[in-house]
Amino acid sequence: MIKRFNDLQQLNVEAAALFIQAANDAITQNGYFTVALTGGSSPIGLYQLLAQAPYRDQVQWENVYVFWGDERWVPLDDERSNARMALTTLLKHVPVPEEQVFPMWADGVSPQEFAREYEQTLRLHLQPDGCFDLILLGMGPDGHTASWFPHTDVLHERNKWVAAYYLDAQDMYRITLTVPIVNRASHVAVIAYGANKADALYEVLKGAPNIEHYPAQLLDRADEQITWFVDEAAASRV
Ligand SMILES: O=C(O)[C@H](O)[C@@H](O)[C@H](O)[C@H](O)COP(=O)(O)O
Repeated sequence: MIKRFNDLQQLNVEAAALFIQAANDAITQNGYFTVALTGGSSPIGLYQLLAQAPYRDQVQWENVYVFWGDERWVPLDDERSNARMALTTLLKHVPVPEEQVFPMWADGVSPQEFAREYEQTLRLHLQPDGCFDLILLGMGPDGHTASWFPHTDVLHERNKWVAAYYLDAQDMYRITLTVPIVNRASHVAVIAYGANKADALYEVLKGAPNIEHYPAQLLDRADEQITWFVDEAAASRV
């Protein structure tokens, strides 16, 4: 479903409500909640809200397991690190046990080896079918989501749960959850706002199928399992 907002604060409040609901439902049902966080600038307001009362106190953080949807292959103290952003805006401010937080980074291992290890970690902590309770995503103006960038081989990966590859355009390795694992999540929430997302949002939601150009078209969840949190500027063509 698409949720449109005039006001970014309201967008973040509703995204926080979805996060809290998903956490509480999963913890009631299974005893724990598995979530994949996203990077970029779009989720910062949501993370800051979740780090504060009253939102922070509505999640049983001791039962939360935190992963990432994708990452730039850089150390945790690098300002490009998606994990660093989530740690500083959210995770350092809530009582989630450190051993339940799984950034996509390790020293002394290749990105490919790390991706294999991360998949094993996911297999230990997710339901046997590899189903996340919630995956948060952003979307770039080029229609990428996670590290599914236009015209990359990772768009066609259907076996691995986690992949690593060198993104020439950014001159760095990327680690990402793959299409099949994202499309098994109980819920996916995409946060995308700003006029520079309008064309991509239109193409992804209403355009002719073209996954190579607009990889976020690969998101394939039933309407009630995916929520697009967008502002009127991003949704101007939808
Ligand atoms: O690792 C990354 O490069 C980011 O996670 C990236 O995929 C981001 O989510 C989108 O580019 C949207 O970015 P903004 O939210 O800043 O528009």
